[in-house]
Amino acid sequence: MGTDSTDTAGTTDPTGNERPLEDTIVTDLTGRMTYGSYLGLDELLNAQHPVSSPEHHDEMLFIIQHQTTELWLKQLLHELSSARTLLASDDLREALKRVARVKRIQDVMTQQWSVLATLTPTEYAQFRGALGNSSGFQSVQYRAVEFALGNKNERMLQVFRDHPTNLALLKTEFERPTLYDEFLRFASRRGLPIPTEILERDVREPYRPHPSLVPAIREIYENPQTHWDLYEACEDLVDLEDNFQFWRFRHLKTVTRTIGMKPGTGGSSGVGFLQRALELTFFPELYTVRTEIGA
Ligand code: HEM
Ligand SMILES: N[C@@H](CC(=O)c1ccccc1NC=O)C(=O)O
Repeated sequence: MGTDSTDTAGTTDPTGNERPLEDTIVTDLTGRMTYGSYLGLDELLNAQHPVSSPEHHDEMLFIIQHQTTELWLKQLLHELSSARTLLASDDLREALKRVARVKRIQDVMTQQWSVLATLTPTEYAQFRGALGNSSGFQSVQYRAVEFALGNKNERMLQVFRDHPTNLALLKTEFERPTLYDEFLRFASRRGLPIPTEILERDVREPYRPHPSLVPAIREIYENPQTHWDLYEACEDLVDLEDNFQFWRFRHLKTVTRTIGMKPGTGGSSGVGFLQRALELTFFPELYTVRTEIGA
């Protein structure tokens, strides 16, 4: 407070280390759109419901970390969806703008693990029991992102059979061509020799490596000046996959330091199950080509 606490217009008190409010600032917001109403903050900030009893101090962090991740996953899906639509209408430049944003969001998501890493095994064990069988394995948005990138698996749909909205979202993503499918279709329209078996593949299948695609990718990497935008696009996809693996790796490391080799609440073996995801690749030929370049 300044020396004159009645000075609400803030015209005096230069020494009080208090910022005067300007007269023009809108304070009567009756009937107007506000910060909170626009952002839906009443819902958002009342969506944290710790289940431990008595409430464990660290459960709030656990919830917020997941919720912020889910918000970013929502944005990732938004960008990945648009990137594919743009590719389908031959707008590579704009599609790559979407991918650039995806990469930045992934950076934030990966960095964020450092916050949860402050949760010790002792603290987590004090409320883990209250989580029952809930698990990140049941994240519909995470699964949708995996599908959008090519890691399709019909069995994952089962987890959502009791939730029609989530099931519908994931089914739509399951049926949709992946980012790589759209990129390869675009490259084919641009004259690259993309094999028909890939262009006509069943997009509900996980993307499997096709040795017959490598020559087309090799053409891009050996003649970057001729195919500059495709060359950039390939490197962006590799960045995206790298980033995805960094997120998975930090999840794995956080899990390891928090629950060691315990099985997961979702019923998996835990660390071993997560480790196996690190062997997967979304864009196999973009990696195969590296062995061949210059050879
Ligand atoms: C102390 C913190 C955490 C632990 C101990 C943990 C543990 C696990 C374990 C053991 C699994 C395997 C499935 C199971 O049996 O439950 C799993 C899966 C998963 N978790 Fe976490 N997790 C943690 C934090 C998070 C956070 C913050 C997220 C962000 C949303 C997350 C997202 C996921 C996802 C998406 C999967 C499925 C991964 C896949 O299918 O490859 N987890 N987690
Ligand atoms: N699967 C974790 C539990 C867990 O981390 C979790 C529980 C509920 C909601 C999200 C979670 N996050 C990631 O799996 C565990 O086994 O401890």
